[in-house]
Amino acid sequence: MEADYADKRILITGGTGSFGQTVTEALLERGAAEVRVLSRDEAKQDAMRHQFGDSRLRLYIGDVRDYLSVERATRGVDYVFHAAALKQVPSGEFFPMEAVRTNILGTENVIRASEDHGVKSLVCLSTDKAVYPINAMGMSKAMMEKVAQSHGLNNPTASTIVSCVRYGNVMYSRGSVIPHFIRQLRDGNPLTVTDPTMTRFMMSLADSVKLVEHAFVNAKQGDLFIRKAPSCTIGDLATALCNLYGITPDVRVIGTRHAEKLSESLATGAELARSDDMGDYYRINPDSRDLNYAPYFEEGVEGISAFEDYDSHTTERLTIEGVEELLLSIPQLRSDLEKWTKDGNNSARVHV
Ligand SMILES: O=c1ccn([C@@H]2O[C@H](COP(=O)(O)OP(=O)(O)O[C@H]3O[C@H](CO)[C@@H](O)[C@H](O)[C@H]3O)[C@@H](O)[C@H]2O)c(=O)[nH]1
Repeated sequence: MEADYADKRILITGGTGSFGQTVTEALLERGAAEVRVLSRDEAKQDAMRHQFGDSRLRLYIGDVRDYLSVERATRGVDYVFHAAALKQVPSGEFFPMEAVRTNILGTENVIRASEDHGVKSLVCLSTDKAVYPINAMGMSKAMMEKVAQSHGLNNPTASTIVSCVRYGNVMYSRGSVIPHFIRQLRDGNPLTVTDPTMTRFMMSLADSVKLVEHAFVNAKQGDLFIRKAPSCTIGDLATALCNLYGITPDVRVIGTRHAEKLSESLATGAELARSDDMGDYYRINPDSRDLNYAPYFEEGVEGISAFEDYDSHTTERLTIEGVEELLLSIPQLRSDLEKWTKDGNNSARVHV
């Protein structure tokens, strides 16, 4: 089922990124009365204003850390997509309190403002790095999820439904490995592969937008949704890109980067034990025990250990051909490849 955005006002925090722009386009197309973007960067907002040229797009300068700016942007809004975040793993290691301020306290502000202004539904964007986190960015996102879930636990009569969605790697998103490898290929530089056996869940931007929509349509208080996704090794991802661009570059194995894992988990076994299988999605229901400590000490929950983690090492693994097919489904990558072929690089493979 599709969400009904017609005549609705929607706020996207952090809306100038790849995700925000894709969602904005979809919302405007589907008749939203107003799409508000709350973000810090005037230049990116200005670029977006020119790109869309639609008076229903309203750009709010502000920061989720500042309650007043969030509060102003939330007035009269029906739905909120909360995408604003500090997402870079390395910077989080050096400035963890910055991740705390934006990802945790900022989320608290967004929830409070949404509740104060009668927002119907708020979806907070999280990441697989929040599961068994080993870096500050993932830890702050894990705390963000807890803050989101505690909203319903602490306010049984809350008017705003607060839910979360967890992503794997969004393919071709700004600053991620796919555009980075493509740049290296086009520039004739060696490909820098951290560890060819490392695995990641691969998700297209279009699927990540569907995941948020699924949450809007289906969320109950405190739910967390994941979309089932295949994974691939980084070695296979590099090979697939080389095949598509028709290049055989030097490959430099540079080793695992600061605070990264060999695989990621989209959900723990314990979470899957309290989840509903919804076809392409899992709904992870919140832990509904109340503020009564006895169950934590005296009773466990049977059956939790029967579930395995949903991990990128053990989920459906794409073949190199499968990765190529998925890459070719990304419109920007396709048009980059077409341009590359037009420029005389005839061994590139646009049509498979
Ligand atoms: O030069 C490079 C850069 C990256 N990688 C590998 O490519 C994979 C993906 O890297 P990248 O695109 O930088 O993504 P992640 O570090 O996995 O993190 C991204 O994906 C997460 C979801 O897992 C989001 O939470 C983060 O914000 C987002 O940066 C990883 O295995 C890296 O080790 C390389 O092999 N060579």
